Amino acid sequence: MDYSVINKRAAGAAAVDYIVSGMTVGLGSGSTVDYMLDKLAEKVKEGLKVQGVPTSKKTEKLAKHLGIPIVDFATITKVDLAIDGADEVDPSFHLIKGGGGSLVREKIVDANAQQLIIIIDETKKVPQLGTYPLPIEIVPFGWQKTAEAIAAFGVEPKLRKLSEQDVFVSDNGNYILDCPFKLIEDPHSLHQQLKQLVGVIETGLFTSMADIVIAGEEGKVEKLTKEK
Ligand SMILES: O=C[C@H](O)[C@H](O)[C@H](O)COP(=O)(O)O
Repeated sequence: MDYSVINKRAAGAAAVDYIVSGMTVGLGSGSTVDYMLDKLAEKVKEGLKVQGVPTSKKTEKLAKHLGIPIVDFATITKVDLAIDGADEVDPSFHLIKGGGGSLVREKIVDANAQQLIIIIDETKKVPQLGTYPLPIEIVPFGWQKTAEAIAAFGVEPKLRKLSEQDVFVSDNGNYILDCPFKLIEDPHSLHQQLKQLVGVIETGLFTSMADIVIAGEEGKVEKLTKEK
């Protein structure tokens, strides 16, 4: 088994230790979260009482399959804790997310959680965001014009596709542009500027949201807490 799998699994399992009975838990998306769900399902079978708020159709399907109780986000008053993955994490805990295309629902659930734990393997830790192409969810209508507006930021947006013919469509029925900025000096300001553009729904920049980062490294975990 390769180390990234071992590290993702270790980080996922460590995050489950933060869940106590009675919690409503935001369930992020991606492969690292899938390992967390495996561990959470074990705990549920042992008697842990939780309800999960999934951030993607894929996570919802897997959680149900594993026997983790799911609740409709519209019916709850608070999310105690959200556990989610990331594509890049900088030293200030700013994130790039959306590699799997689930950024909008993730941001809605994560932003409404009282605490956000990010689980990663150590390769996701970077000194500065931007090596990973920033996913931006956009309205399909006139997507070329939205891509042109984003290109004015000095980046070449690429429409995410499943194949030569098939465009990737998010759970919300939208398109995603992957934008290789290379180096993002000020993630919060870039996010604000991109959000001003007509056609942009949400960016994969999650700034000042994560409280704890759990990074799997050589099968062990490093737990980092944000300095307040
Ligand atoms: O849209 C996908 C999410 O933002 C994921 O949390 C992110 O891409 C990390 O995924 P993984 O754990 O598979 O690397």
